Amino acid sequence: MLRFENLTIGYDRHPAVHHLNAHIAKGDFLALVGPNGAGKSTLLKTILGHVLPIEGHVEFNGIVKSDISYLPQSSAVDRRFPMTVGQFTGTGLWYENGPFKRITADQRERIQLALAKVGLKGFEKRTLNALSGGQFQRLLFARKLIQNAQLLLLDEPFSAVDEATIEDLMQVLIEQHQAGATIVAVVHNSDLVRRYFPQTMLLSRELIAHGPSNEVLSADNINKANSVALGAIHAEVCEVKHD
Ligand SMILES: Nc1ncnc2c1ncn2[C@@H]1O[C@H](COP(=O)(O)OP(=O)(O)OP(=O)(O)O)[C@@H](O)[C@H]1O
Repeated sequence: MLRFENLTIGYDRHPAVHHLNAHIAKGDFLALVGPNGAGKSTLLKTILGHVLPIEGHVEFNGIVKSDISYLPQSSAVDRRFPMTVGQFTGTGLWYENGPFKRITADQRERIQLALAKVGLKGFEKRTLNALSGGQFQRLLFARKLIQNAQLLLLDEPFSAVDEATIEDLMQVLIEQHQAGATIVAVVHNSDLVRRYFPQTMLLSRELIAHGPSNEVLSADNINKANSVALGAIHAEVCEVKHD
């Protein structure tokens, strides 16, 4: 589905991730793991085209950008926007409706269904600022659900939410996966990764390991990831070959 070919990514030529060669296959249920600053969010943003490679490229096989749905870190979403839960969920349909088309009865039903799936049935008329943190995260999931994307990219979807919310939202992801979606999620909790994610990609400014979660999350690999991160607080400007 996606192949990273000698991919170096970062900002102002300061690389966040060096020379990554790896692939994400259709049907993967993959945790993206690594210490703070490892380049996980940057990799998701590169897949989306928001950050351009310094070197190398991302190859797309059988999907286009509009097949991808992205859930940013929830701190990146402004909750003061004067909207109801129902309206906000409906904004997930922008790619079907464009800016002007009205929501159809069928789409309204999809919105209700998505809200019910994440445990927000009956919340349609509430405003965004009247939701708790966990309820808002459920809402962000509902907005993604109605998009029926082939590839779901989620950046720390479980930070700052309680156990019950994590369990509910994991079930939502599992259902999406069973329906054919490929899932890639940045997750910090390694117990959660071991419990739910069959595959892990461990990054620490370079690929440390990629494969079955239990093998990737070995003590050796985690120590290596942490020591690379510690040694890399002041990254050098990347040497890029020019023809
Ligand atoms: N907009 C930006 N401009 C410049 N540097 C950035 C920018 N965003 C991130 N970085 C830097 O790129 C590196 C990788 O950051 P990134 O956010 O991808 O890491 P991460 O693995 O997602 O970390 P965390 O777990 O803390 O969210 C860090 O050194 C960070 O400071």
